[in-house]
Amino acid sequence: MAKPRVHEIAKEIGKTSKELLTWLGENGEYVRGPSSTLEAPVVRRVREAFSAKGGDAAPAKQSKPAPKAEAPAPVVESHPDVPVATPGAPDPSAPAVTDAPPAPARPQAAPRPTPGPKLPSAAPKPGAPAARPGAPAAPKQPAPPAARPGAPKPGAPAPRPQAPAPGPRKPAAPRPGNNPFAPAQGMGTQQRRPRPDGAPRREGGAPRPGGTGGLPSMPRPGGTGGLPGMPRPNPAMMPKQANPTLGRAGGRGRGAAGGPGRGRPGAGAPGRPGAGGGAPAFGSGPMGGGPGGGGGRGGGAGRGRGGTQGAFGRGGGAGRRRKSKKQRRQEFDQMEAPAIGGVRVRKGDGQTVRLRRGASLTDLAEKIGVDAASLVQVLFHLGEMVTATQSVADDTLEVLGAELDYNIEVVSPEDEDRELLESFDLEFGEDLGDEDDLEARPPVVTVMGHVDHGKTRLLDSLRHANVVAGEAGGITQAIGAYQVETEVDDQDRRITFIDTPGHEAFTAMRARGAKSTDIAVLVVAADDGVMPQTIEALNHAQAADVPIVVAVNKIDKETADPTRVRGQLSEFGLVPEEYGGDTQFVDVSAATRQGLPELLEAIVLTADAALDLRANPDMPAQGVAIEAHLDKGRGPVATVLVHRGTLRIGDSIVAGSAHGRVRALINDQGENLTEAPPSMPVQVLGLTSVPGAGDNFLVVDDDRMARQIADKREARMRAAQQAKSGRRKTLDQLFEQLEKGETQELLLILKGDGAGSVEALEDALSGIEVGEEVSLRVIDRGVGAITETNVSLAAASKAVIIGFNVRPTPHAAQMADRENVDIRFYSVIYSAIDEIEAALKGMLKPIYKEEVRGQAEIREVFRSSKFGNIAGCMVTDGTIKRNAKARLLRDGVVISETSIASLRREKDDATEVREGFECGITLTYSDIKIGDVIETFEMVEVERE
Ligand SMILES: Nc1nc2c(ncn2[C@@H]2O[C@H](COP(=O)(O)OP(=O)(O)OP(=O)(O)O)[C@@H](O)[C@H]2O)c(=O)[nH]1
Repeated sequence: MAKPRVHEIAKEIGKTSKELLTWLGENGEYVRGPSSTLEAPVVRRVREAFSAKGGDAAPAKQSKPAPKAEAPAPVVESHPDVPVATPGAPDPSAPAVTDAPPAPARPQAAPRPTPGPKLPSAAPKPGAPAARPGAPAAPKQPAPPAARPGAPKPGAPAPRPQAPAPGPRKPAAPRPGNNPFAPAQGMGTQQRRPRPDGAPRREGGAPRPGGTGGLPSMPRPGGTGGLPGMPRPNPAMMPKQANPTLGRAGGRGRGAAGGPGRGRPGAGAPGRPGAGGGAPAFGSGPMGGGPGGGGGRGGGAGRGRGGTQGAFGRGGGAGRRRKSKKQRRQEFDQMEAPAIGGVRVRKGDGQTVRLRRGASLTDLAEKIGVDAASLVQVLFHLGEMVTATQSVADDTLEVLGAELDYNIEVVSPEDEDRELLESFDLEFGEDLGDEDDLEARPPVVTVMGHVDHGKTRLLDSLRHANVVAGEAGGITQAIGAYQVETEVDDQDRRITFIDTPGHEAFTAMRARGAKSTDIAVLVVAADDGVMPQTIEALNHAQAADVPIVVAVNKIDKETADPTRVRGQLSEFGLVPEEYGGDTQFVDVSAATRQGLPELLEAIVLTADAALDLRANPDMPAQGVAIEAHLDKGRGPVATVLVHRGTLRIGDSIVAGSAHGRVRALINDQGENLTEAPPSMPVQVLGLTSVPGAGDNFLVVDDDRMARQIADKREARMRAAQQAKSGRRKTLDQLFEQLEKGETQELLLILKGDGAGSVEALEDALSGIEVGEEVSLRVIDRGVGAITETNVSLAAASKAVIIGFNVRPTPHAAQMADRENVDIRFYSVIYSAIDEIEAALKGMLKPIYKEEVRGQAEIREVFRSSKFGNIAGCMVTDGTIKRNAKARLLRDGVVISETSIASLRREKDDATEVREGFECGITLTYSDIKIGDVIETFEMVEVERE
């Protein structure tokens, strides 16, 4: 997905970003900065130019004509059904910017393999709306393998005149440039207008010349396209469809009437052609008078010219106003537009449309120049109900895009952020300056390992402080960071430790911890050996490509077996140096402090051997917030780790969506500092709000810029959050739920003492699985005391507030009492998870199971004018009770579900009759026969696991 950036290409060709930027400038390419992306053709030119100058990249260039092809690969993988990159195309990014035809190898472009992920019943194959919910199963389409359903590109080898160059394509002029967001550059809509080959758009009787529909003789699997030889109905002339089903029926009717291979196979069930009221009319030559309009439009003659009255289907009576050019254009576009589920939306041509995560249908509509309401309808037909302004999930956007033949590219938050910063001429993640500006910095180390293997104690021993005693429930609740000094080879060396908590609820945080880390220390208790979270931690570190030093802890214990730990870890690829591997294992005891100097030395040596740890201290500081919380007296406090540059008091800073000016810097010893150099963890005071754990921070020119960036990020986060948490229901789900009765949802508001713990709690809660009937949704979260705002939101939405190590303000507590809002307090994450899980289970509807209570055989049937038919029975099994639910069985077949209306023993009424006794029974069902069996049963509630 990612296009290569200037600095990446610069690196590849062995130039500095600056040099490459200059070259690009000289060669007419406007590129903003080192982080800007480059389009494939530009990359190619760069490579060609620099390899020609004697670069050693030449062979690589030969073997990789489309270097960017690597980048989109993951996207194709993760969304196998979305035609992000047209298979077989030489440069997958190209469709966005060129009209170049597909490479001749196109036929191999197989149909997209699997249905869309989210819309199982919703015609997952874009362009195949036949498989709509409720539609009868469609017979297999006689689609040729080369034609991708609904996405005509692969099957359209001919129409464009440009030679299908086997090599990389040149973009059609004008070059769209490198900023895909620039509206003028037409990423989204540029191909809407006339076809580049000047080919006429499809007209009434003209067969579609390939175009987007494949060969004229080829059945169009999508079915929504036009039919060769078939005029396209003017939507204005179509009868207004009262409901979508009718609309679809119309489509089917046409499909049925239109001859083989057209329309949605299967959907046009033979029994339904009548439903397609327009079929005969539409099939009868060029635009016969439609039911809704007056004159038709003949096969394209005079199209739009002069605005002739009646040209667009209206009778053109006296006094009718002339249509504006725009109106006519729209109507013409509409005529081009195939119907999807009765809705006419003009399809794309495989263009790439970039949308930010959490975009709405209105955003998409704007980009592709259609009406948002029609997109709402199309999505409805695909089985999802979304309003025009609601944020839409990525996969839904992609499926919708594929349906309309657009390649929707959802821009990742990282890319989006990069672009946001670029718009302020900022760049995050790169050292400024040259080699000479770089200075050595201490390694940043994350301590990882299984619960209770001694991470906290080890860090504690290393920094002579006692953190362990203060922890609630014995688990580290948040990331802290410390610096430790040691001497290696007579040199003073510093090491920065990030303390990552051990419980699996913190996996997300820990994964993030590993990312901002140079080295991972894997703590394994020698008496316990390798445990599941040891492996998990190992995987995180390895995935982040971080060298590992193993601390075999608790060797003071009698049961300690450090050799076993070495053996176990060797199986996971961590082979100790003493066994010929390259991992340093150090035996330590956090309790007796044995082996700690050796551990520090091993860390330093590993850093020296494996890493080039340098940063430019003379630039505006950048780094990551590793923990943040709201302090009563001091306001938001963020612990940040400076990656590069030097953070100083007075700096304007933006951290995630928080901003402010650095008021104070406090180190891990509680000392006030005036500045913090690279690799130094430091608490920052002066932010206006609490950033999230893992948010990046950077120093910017002034407060205004900081606020603007923060505001934009905030807005973006809100949109993304909405898209993530907004649970849209598919039609199927809705029907299921209607059948079941209302669904249950537990709404929560999370408040905690730190961003990290709130996040961890939310992650853990979202992992609770109780089944489909009940769900859990966090509607708000935040750091700090529970406020009246939280309570009023909870009251309004009937949510429960979870306070994690926080309490409500007195006013909030009173209000909660008044409003009957449930607030629950926890200080240990397990209890929160357990209780909420129990609450969710409590919300589940009871499950009932049928239990048979008794059986009686009818031996005689007495007819009574008063009681109706009375069954003279023998109870053959269990007990028969009055009023019990019963069923009447005849030859083992259930004749009726009924109940015992009356039960008599001898002449007396009985409440129950046991096995082996005779009785008289009347049922609420009277057609009984000798030999029938009456079986009684009860519905018993089953306890859930
Ligand atoms: N005997 C002995 N006990 C140790 C040693 N290191 C840690 N412990 C004990 O092991 C227990 C767990 O230690 P912690 O440091 O809390 O473990 P942790 O891995 O940080 O645990 P979480 O924070 O729950 O993930 C505590 O009771 C420690 O006192 C050691 O070297 N020797």
